[in-house]
Amino acid sequence: MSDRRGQSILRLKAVSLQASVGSDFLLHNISWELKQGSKVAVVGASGAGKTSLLRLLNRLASPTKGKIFIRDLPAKRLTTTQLRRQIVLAPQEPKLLGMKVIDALGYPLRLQKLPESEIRQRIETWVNLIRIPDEWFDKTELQLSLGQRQLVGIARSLVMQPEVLLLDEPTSALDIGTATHVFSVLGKLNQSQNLTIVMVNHQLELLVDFCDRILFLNEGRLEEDLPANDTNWDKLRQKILRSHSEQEQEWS
Ligand SMILES: Nc1ncnc2c1ncn2[C@@H]1O[C@H](COP(=O)(O)OP(=O)(O)OP(=O)(O)O)[C@@H](O)[C@H]1O
Repeated sequence: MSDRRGQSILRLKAVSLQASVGSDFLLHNISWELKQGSKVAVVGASGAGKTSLLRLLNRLASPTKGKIFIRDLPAKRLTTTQLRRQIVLAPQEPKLLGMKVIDALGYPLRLQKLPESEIRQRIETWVNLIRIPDEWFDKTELQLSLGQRQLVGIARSLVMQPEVLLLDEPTSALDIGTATHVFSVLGKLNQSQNLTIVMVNHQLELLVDFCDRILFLNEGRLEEDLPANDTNWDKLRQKILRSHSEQEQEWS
């Protein structure tokens, strides 16, 4: 995690995304710059395109139109493996791919062929910081609750020591105490390691003291990109509610 706080790390230029050729656009003409060391919250009603945006940033999807740059270089110049070492996604419902927790935590590092001693040391560090109990190590996905899997998913992402961490509703199934601890660890990493964070979250009350920038998506469009200090949280909540009810009317 390098020290280039404030510099552009990711940039979207007029990016649109279709799920498949001829289908509706999920994202429309998004231009946006992510600065290194920032903590960005992506908010909006269900179906607004938040997960689709994270998928684009992690190359689980490719732009139908427009371009993505990583530090001013076209993202296409990086292989998917190179990109995903720097930009890591913690999904809302992490999959352990049939592995035990302890093996799943080391899996991305074994793909990188890191020495076993380093893998063990990194796992120990992050398991302690995120507070994953030893009793979970031998469990598989089916033996864990969604909240427990979310915690493992966050630890597995941090084990990779990314420059940009994308989190898709990472604490939606966690109790408030555990969620607050996760936010505190992420905040400290942002400060000490310059970790850049992009987080989709519906729990606005958790974001108020955490994020420094807010993106508001509405029906696939980036409607606001504001410093958190300038955000009127009540108005934002109302906007999300309004876009939710507009969608409901469209669907009925
Ligand atoms: N693979 C896909 N094929 C077709 N439509 C899709 C696909 N993935 C997502 N969509 C549609 O794209 C829109 C945006 O979905 P997305 O998951 O990005 O929304 P979201 O804002 O993350 O929603 P939520 O808050 O419910 O997780 C939705 O209308 C969804 O149905």
